[in-house]
Amino acid sequence: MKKMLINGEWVEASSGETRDIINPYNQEVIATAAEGNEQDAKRAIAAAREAFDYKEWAAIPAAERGKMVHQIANLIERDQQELAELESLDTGKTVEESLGDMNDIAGVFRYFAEMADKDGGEIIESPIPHSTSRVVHEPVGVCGQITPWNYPLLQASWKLAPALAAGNTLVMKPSEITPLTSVKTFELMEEAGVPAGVVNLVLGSGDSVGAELSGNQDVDLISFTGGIHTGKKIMQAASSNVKNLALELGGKNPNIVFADAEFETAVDQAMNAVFFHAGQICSAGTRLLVEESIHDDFVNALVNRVKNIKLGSGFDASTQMGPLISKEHLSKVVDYVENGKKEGATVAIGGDQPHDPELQNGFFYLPTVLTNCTTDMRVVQDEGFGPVITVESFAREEEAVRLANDSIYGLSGGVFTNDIAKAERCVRKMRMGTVWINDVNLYFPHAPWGGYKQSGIGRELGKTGLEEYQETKHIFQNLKPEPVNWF
Ligand SMILES: NC(=O)c1ccc[n+]([C@@H]2O[C@H](COP(=O)([O-])OP(=O)(O)OC[C@H]3O[C@@H](n4cnc5c(N)ncnc54)[C@H](O)[C@@H]3O)[C@@H](O)[C@H]2O)c1
Ligand SMILES: C[N+](C)(C)CC=O
Repeated sequence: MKKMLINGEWVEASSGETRDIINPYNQEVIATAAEGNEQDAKRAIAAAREAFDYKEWAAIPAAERGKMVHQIANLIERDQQELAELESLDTGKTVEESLGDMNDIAGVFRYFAEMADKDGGEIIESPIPHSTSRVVHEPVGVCGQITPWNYPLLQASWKLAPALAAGNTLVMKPSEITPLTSVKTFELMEEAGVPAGVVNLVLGSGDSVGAELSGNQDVDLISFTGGIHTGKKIMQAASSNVKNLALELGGKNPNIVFADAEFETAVDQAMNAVFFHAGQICSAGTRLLVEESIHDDFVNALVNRVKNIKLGSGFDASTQMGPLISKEHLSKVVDYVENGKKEGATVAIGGDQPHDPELQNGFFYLPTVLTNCTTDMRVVQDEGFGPVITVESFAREEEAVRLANDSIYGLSGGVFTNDIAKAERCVRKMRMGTVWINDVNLYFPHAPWGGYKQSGIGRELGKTGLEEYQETKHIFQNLKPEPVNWF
C-alpha cells in the first residue's frame, strides 16, 4: 500500500479508500495507493502551516537548507535505477527516458541547493536623509503543489527543490494515476533530514484534494502543472484568499522548417519533437510548418522514418515509443484524430491503433502524420497530447511566424534554418516562453520555463523559479527618529 506523508507520519486515507495504479503497457495493477480526500488535505495543510509558523524550520540557516536539498539529490542519484523503473511502470515511457529524467531531477535539486544561501538581499540608496533601505527575500509560506501524470517526478522536482531551498513548507498532490515516484521521493526527503510537517504528500483526485489545496485559506501559494481547463478552475479557487499563483499549462507548439535548413537534421528533430513519450509532452512540436518548396520531400522523408518507430514495453531496450497513459486518454487521442480526418486532414501514416497482437493489452496509438492541415482546424488548434503531428505549409517568413502565433497557447516553438538573421527575426516575433533554433524540447535547471498567453503564469527553473517561492520585503530604518510635527 502506498501511503501519504502527513506531519511526518505515513498514513492511509482517513476514509480507508484506495486506488489501483495501472501499468499502461498491459493494464496490470502495479500498486494500490491511499485515496485521500478533503479531510486529509486539510490535515496536511494544518501541519505545513504549523511547521512554517511555529517550528524550527524557519530558523534553520539557508546554508543548512541547501545541504539538505543537496542530500536529496544524492539520494535520488543513489536510487535512480529504482526510481526510473517505477516511473516507467507508472507512465509506460522507456526506462532510458526515465533514467534521463532522473538525471535531470538530481540536477534540479542541486541547482536550487546551490542557490539557497546565495541571496543576501539588496541595499537601496535611500532618498531620505539619515535612513537605510534594503530589500530581503523571504519564503512565501505554505505552498500547495499539484502535478500531472506525464512527467510525474520531473514536474514535482521543479516545485519541491525551489520551495525547500527558499524555506517554505508544502503539501504536494501528484496525479492520482502516477503517484509512485512521488511517494518514493518523499521517503528520500525524510531520509535527507527534512523535518516533520515541512513536506506533506496527499494522494487522491483533483476534485477533492486538488480543489482543497487551491481554495484553502491557509495555503499561501498554489503551483500547478497540468491542463488549461484545470488551470482555470484553480485560478478561480485561488482568488478566494488571493493566493500567489503559478500555472504551467499546455501547449500547441509550432516547429518551423525553412527550405535552407539542414534537411536530415530537421526531419530527425521533427520526429524527436513529437514522438518522445508518445507525444505526451507539454512542449511537443505537434504543429509542423514546412516551407512550400520542400513540403513534399519533407513529408516523404518523415513518413519513411516514422514507419520504423518501434512500439512496445518501456522495459524492452529496443522500444522507442511506449503506450499512452490510460484508456480514457487513448480514446481522447482517437477522437482527436478522427475529428481531424472529418475536418479534411489526410493521414500520411498512422491514424489508428496498432494491430500487433503483442500491443493489444496496452493503450497504444500509432505515430501519426496528418497532412493537408490548415490553421482553422481543431486538430491544428487543440492540444491532442498524443503521437500526432499536423503539417502545414507556408510561402514566406512572415506567414510562418503568423501561423506559429495563431494559437491560444504560447509555451514553446522551434525554427530550423541555416540563416542566423532569419532565425533571430522569427524567434523574437514568436510569442512563446521558450524558443529553440535548430533544436527541440531542450530544458535545463538554469533557464526559466513557462508559457506566454494561455500556456500559463509565472516561470519554473532558473532564478525566476526560486523567486516564485519568495516574497519581497522592503525594510526602511530611520536612523535619526524625531517628531515630524505635522499635526
Ligand atoms: N507547461 C508545462 O510545463 C507542463 C508540463 C507537463 C504537463 N503539462 C500539461 O499537463 C496536461 C496533462 O496533464 P494532466 O492530464 O495530468 O492534467 P490535468 O489538468 O488533468 O491534471 C493535473 C493535476 O491536476 C489535478 N486536478 C484535476 N482537477 C483539479 C481541480 N479541480 N482542482 C485542483 N487540481 C485538479 C489532477 O488530479 C492532477 O494532479 C497537458 O495539458 C500538458 O500540456 C504542462
Ligand atoms: C516541461 N517538460 C518538457 C519537461 C514536460 C512537459 O510536459
